[in-house]
Amino acid sequence: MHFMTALGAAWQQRNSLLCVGLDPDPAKFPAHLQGRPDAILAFCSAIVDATADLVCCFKPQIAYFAAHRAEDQLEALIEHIHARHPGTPVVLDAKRGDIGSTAEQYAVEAFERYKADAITVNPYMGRDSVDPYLAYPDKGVILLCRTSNPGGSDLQFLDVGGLKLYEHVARLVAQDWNASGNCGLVVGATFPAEIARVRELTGDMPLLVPGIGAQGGDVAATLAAGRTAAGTGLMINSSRAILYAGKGEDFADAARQAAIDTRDAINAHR
Ligand SMILES: O=C(O)c1cc(=O)[nH]c(=O)n1[C@@H]1O[C@H](COP(=O)(O)O)[C@@H](O)[C@H]1O
Repeated sequence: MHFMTALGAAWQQRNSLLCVGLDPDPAKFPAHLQGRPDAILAFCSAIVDATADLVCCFKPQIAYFAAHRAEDQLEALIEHIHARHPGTPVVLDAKRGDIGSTAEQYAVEAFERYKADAITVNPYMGRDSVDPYLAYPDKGVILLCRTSNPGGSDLQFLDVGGLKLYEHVARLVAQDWNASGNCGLVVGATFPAEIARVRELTGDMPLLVPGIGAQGGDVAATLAAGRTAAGTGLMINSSRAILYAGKGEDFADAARQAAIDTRDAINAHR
């Protein structure tokens, strides 16, 4: 199924714009999981099972797996999501960016090895570095536009011929790169004015919006700036605030409650 079709169905059926980010940090795991060789998979699948009915997608961050030599656990986790929670899109957060021949390998890694439904990609090496992902027309290609971190302004706010660089990226992706209708953009919840500008430049294009929760982004302002006329159009990510809501054996229950609270806070402003 096309990523955008699956995402649209998840927005409707789950009545949720929440994306739970899977950023497993073993140092923050509850004591009973510490030291287990499969701790990352056990932790993440418990979170997934406790929150799947509350989300429009999951977003595993690849560095949190690769840093711990746990790529096999990432593969197993995505397989678990597809098998146990069909219809829940998986966005592999890899922020890749490289020349075309290397990007082809990254695309195979994301879509054929991990079987992700979408990937985050850095657009700043230009069109030929993104083409290998766009060549999978059913897969989502979510390009960094206006990132949530303070240093995002260093480059993304530069003036390029009357537009800021992030505005140029938004327009280029919407008008040129999105021929298969499979592109999205990353815009941080920490910058609602820029979310509004990106929405203005891109019509109803789905936006991945990280930065609520641990980074302090404003939910009400994010929704006011970014929701579409249908009250959707957003994948609003929260990772640490949900994953580590509890510290004990009941961590998955605590994560579920945090996900319910976040989904409801989002829905209150749709
Ligand atoms: O592409 C991303 O997901 C991303 C882009 C961005 O601009 N800012 C950002 O925080 N992220 C990711 O979103 C997640 C945010 O995590 P929390 O701050 O714990 O909710 C991390 O996985 C980041 O890598």
